Amino acid sequence: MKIAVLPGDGIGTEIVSEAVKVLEVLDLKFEMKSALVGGAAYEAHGHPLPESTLQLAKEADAILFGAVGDWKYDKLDRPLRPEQAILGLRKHLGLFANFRPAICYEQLVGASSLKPELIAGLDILIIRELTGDIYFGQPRGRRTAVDGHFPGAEEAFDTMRYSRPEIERIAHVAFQAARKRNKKVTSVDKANVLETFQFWKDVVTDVHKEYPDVELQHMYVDNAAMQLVKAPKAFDVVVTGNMFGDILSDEASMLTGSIGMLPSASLNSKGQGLYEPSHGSAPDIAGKGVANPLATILSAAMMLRFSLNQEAAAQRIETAVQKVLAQGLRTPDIWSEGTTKVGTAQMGDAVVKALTA
Ligand SMILES: NC(=O)C1=CN([C@@H]2O[C@H](COP(=O)(O)OP(=O)(O)OC[C@H]3O[C@@H](n4cnc5c(N)ncnc54)[C@H](O)[C@@H]3O)[C@@H](O)[C@H]2O)C=CC1
Ligand SMILES: CC(C)CC(=O)C(=O)O
Ligand SMILES: [Mg+2]
Repeated sequence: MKIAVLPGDGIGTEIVSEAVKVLEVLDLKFEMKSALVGGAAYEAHGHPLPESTLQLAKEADAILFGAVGDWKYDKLDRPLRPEQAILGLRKHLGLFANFRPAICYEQLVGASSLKPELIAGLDILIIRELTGDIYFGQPRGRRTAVDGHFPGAEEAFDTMRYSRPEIERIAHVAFQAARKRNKKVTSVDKANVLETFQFWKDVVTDVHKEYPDVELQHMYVDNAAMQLVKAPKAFDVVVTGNMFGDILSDEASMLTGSIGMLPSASLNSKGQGLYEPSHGSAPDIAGKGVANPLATILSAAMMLRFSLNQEAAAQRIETAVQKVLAQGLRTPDIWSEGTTKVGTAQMGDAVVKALTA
């Protein structure tokens, strides 16, 4: 089994090291090969997703990814910006189905900014379409406006679009996931304003006819953002487009205590997957050894489950994470009175110890 390890930038290198430590101790005979990606690859090779890195990813059974990006690259031409690496990997590998499970571990109920009773026992799954929508739609660019409120002014534009097959396949993924859970799908759209999302709603409704045992609810994205903090446990599976899913999953991360707790799996139709925390490269804390590695370690567990057929090992990691939390160990983002503050490497070491104890 081949794993491509792409740490990236900022805290990406720190958190991926901890996940690799955890994978190594399982002794499962993986072949792990690392490559540069994002700003690190731009510095070394002049491109955020060099051909050699893309090739390594394509040939792997699974990819363990950290994060890319740094403010210092924000002035580069867009195709050279670090974020293009993760967008490119998603596009080139066809990773259209992004699973972002938001689970509030009982030990972290007090770490969330929400009242304990709202989040205790929370287990929801956000399924975000990952290769379409306004993030990939063409045309896009800058031009001189010929109409609108200010004809003749400089303007920028992007294109929001979804085709029927793109919506159908992510809707199938969501209904099938719901069948294995509490059989409820909330499809989040903005059909009251955007034609793209009226179409999304229509297609999801069509696909639902094949899943009469699953309840389907439609919700506008603004209301969904509000309901997520009002009554998060009312959700089971949430399915939505690329941009709304990006925003709502960061919001949902706070229901788990921290964005440092939200893992993700991005899958294509061949079962190949890229596994990364839902957060970014966190330049504000990079290099300080304080980033929470648990979202990345839990993403490695998802990798074992979804791409490497190692369910038992995935569960061992998830149990080890819970053990470490039960021991009271916390990185600063999830620290609360009465618990022990630890750094990134100490947290990784504690997971390794819990696995081998
Ligand atoms: N998949 C990827 O590679 C992603 C990359 N980015 C990039 O990351 C850079 C920073 O973006 P931001 O908007 O600041 O988002 P971010 O997710 O990197 O950070 C947001 C906040 O959460 C904190 N945080 C994130 N991960 C944490 C962890 N594991 N432990 C403790 N605290 C954590 C950060 O310190 C920061 O205060 C940008 O260049 C952005 O484009 C952002 C999201 C995803
Ligand atoms: C940096 C973006 C390309 C992606 C993002 O924010 C995400 O995947 O959550
Ligand atoms: Mg995001």
